[in-house]
Amino acid sequence: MQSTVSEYSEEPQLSSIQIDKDPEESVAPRASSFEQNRIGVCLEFNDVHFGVYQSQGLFHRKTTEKEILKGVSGIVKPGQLLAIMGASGAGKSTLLNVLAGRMSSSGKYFASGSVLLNGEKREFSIFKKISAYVMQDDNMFAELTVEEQITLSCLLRLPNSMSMEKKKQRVQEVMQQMGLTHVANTMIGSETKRGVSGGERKRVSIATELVTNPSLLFLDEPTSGLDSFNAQNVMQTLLQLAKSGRTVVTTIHQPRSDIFNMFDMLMLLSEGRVMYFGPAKAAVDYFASIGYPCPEHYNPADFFLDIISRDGRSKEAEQESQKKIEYLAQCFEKYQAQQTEVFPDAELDDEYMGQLVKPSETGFNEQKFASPYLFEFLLLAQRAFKLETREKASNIARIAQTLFFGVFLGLIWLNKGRNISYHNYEAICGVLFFLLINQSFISAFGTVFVLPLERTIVLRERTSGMYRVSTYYLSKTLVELPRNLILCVLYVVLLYWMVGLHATARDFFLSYVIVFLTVLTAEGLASAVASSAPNPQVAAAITPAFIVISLLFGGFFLSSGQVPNYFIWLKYLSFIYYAYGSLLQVQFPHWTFVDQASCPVDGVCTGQDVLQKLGPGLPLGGNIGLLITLLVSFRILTYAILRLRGPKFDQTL
Ligand SMILES: Nc1ncnc2c1ncn2[C@@H]1O[C@H](COP(=O)(O)OP(=O)(O)OP(=O)(O)O)[C@@H](O)[C@H]1O
Repeated sequence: MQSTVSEYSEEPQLSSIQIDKDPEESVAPRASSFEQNRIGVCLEFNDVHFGVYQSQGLFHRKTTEKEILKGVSGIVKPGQLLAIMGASGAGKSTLLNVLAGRMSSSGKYFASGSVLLNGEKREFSIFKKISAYVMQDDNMFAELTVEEQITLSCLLRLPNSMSMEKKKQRVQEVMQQMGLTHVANTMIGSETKRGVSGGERKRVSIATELVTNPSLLFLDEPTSGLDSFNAQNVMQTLLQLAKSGRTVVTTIHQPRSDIFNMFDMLMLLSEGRVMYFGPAKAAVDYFASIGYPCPEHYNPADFFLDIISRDGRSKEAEQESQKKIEYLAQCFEKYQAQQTEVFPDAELDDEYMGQLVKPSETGFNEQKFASPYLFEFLLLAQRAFKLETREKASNIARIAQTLFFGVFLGLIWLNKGRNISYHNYEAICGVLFFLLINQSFISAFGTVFVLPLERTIVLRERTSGMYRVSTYYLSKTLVELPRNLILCVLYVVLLYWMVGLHATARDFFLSYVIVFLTVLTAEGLASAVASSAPNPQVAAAITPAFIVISLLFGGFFLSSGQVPNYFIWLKYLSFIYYAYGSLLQVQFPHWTFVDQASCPVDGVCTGQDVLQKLGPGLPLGGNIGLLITLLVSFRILTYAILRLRGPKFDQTL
């Protein structure tokens, strides 16, 4: 649509606007008794300003303020679906995050205005229980089935007082509500793993949040990445959820016309300013009244986006569109001042208003987590076990790698231990060193690539208040033990037997324990690094540095005397140093060299001589003790980082 600058200077003409209610839309599906036990929530936000502090300059010394939302107001009632629309960068997701109390996801911010629930400032302990947020990305484990995913959410989040039978009923009810019963036993899948369709995956995401029967549902771009059929399907579901008395707020980019027709309320944003807020059906008339009639047979959503978007194709076009946006914002301010007259309350959907209770009067159980510790731990351990056993490709790769390196290294040092002499004892030192580092590397890298991806899912689940970080990390750590235990057995047995290391039960067992502890410590180090890194790429880039430093100061490449004084502390922080020291002390003291008789007088002729030559180290118990200390420290550090980097709700508004 072409407009001239003179049009913008005209006074807005507000014509009287009629709201046609579609009788079909007010028919709500029948709700179960659990569903009926829900409070109606009216979400009101007034004059919301929100911005972020940005660091600039080479050393980020200069800080500037960027205002993203500039005085946004609106209201959405139970039974209504509010769609927030606008061009890319208009501030839709930011507004959604502000309304959902997740402002700190934008970093350092400033905010003003108010967000009210049923007329009062929200109490976050209650707000978290009555609201749910469905993220744009479907962060779920690809290897779980639809039913398993929803069941876990149900079991973890529904109150402990509810019977198991009722919880299982709720699973079936939610699956039915979301049209997922026919794919209950299908894997969720991901972009790389075949599973349910994109639309079904989005519905699983919604179902996961829906189990607690939230009154208020926030969704960020629920149709993004879906074909038009699936997008329509998902929106239809949201409409039904709203019609059963929920308050639904969703951002949406460019809906087709039949989706647009489902919206009750519409907010159009441009550069953080409101271009329109009110009943979606009244928007076309509103824009016609200020000089922007929507052409016949045109999708109103496309039309609105055309007129409210900044056109950056040329300087002139940008100035022109800027003026237009300014004009539209002014028109809306005037319109909003008269809104109570234009949209008398009686015209709005009041069907559920009778249920409205102030959140503070709901008597909600304010307990942070629904399930007791042990129950939560067992459920998470069960899930971790399923995930581990279903990761077939990575399990096969780990076993194959272990067997390959066991045989490969065994062939390199074949029978060296059976013929140990003063000529070749150094080869045994090499074997012992490789015994430690090969499995450690494999485990550490497995963790580095998996943990950051898993952390995104865990963060979403923790934001929904599903479980404590300690139950998650403890269950994961314990479930991973048997796999490491078995892989280490394979590897140590193969190498031990092929090389011919010191063949007593005590020495074999101790060597095995040391390798196992080293693998766990390497994994602990990798998980501490991976949990603090922003993504798998950064984690993969920095973890080798930590491992390589541990190797360098591990005692094989640099003997104690060769480590410069200023780097001594690195030696004491190297877990390999303690592990390698332990292995030397297990293997060498009782070894008799084959050619001891011909050994030069001042030569290294016995196992004890080897230990003496390598320098004074800690006793075996000390080495193992410090290795365990590092192992526990890395695990505690990971737990602390996961906890610190957990979900945050902002109580500002
Ligand atoms: N933490 C931040 N630091 C700097 N700028 C930010 C930050 N968060 C958001 N912005 C900016 O604020 C504006 C609005 O962002 P927002 O993500 O809300 O837009 P959107 O309408 O949801 O866009 P899209 O549809 O592309 O997701 C954008 O220009 C974005 O770059």
